[in-house]
Amino acid sequence: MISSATDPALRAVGLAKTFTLHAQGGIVLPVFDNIELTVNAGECVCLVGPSGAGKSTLLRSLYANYKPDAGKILVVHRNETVDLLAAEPWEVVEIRRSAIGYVSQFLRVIPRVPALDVVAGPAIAKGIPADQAKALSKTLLTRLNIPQRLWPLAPATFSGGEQQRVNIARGFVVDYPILLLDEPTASLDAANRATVVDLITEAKARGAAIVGIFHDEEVRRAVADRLFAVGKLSADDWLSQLAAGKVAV
Ligand SMILES: Nc1ncnc2c1ncn2[C@@H]1O[C@H](COP(=O)(O)OP(=O)(O)OP(=O)(O)O)[C@@H](O)[C@H]1O
Repeated sequence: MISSATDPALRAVGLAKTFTLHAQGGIVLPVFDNIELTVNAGECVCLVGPSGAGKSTLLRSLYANYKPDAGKILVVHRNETVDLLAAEPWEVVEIRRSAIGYVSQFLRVIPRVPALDVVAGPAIAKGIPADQAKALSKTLLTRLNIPQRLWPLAPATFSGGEQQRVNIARGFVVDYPILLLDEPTASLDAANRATVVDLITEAKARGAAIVGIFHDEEVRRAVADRLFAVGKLSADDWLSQLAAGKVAV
């Protein structure tokens, strides 16, 4: 399907997801149903809802880490709108490489690979020359306060917050048209949270479509253009229950 300039960057249509617990008698756990989500270029949509509502499951589904039972995930890739759910596994890898960045809650540590290479990896995979990719990575690591002495070391021994900042740098090293962020600020201090807010604001300004989960209210307020409720509560009901201390994020 050829995309038009007005096509949204990301669209989930009729998305439904259940988990089948094979090790527990095949119990089927419904998570969400009939998700309709449209995200335009330059917009940041924050997923909200009580703990267990399915926010991370939706985000992982949008990255095709989880396979929904029904629906479509339409993304613009090389001027065409493609359905990520109908794509072959090799196409998913290719679409991700150029179109979708994903910052997970925790860094997947690769043994013996230095932090600088962990960050530069996605840029090199996308075809950016190695010296340029490394220069970009150094800038990001500096902005995220990872001391230079750690750059040649593998992040396995880094603190939780250091690993998360390496993860964030890796997610922002490519100017992805779509960015999926799963609690990127969860283990960060105020100064690094502010840097992440700046990175998100800059990504929006260059036209990235962002879907994020932010448990930090201040961060959410700073970056969200729109809230999208996952689960039974509407975004307004969730906000008022949150203010009344009746739900946990
Ligand atoms: N891999 C899995 N296998 C089985 N059930 C799962 C799996 N991942 C998530 N679930 C279940 O799906 C539901 C939604 O989980 P999810 O992590 O998406 O919620 P969430 O809204 O992101 O919660 P939180 O805010 O606490 O992180 C939960 O009931 C969880 O137990």
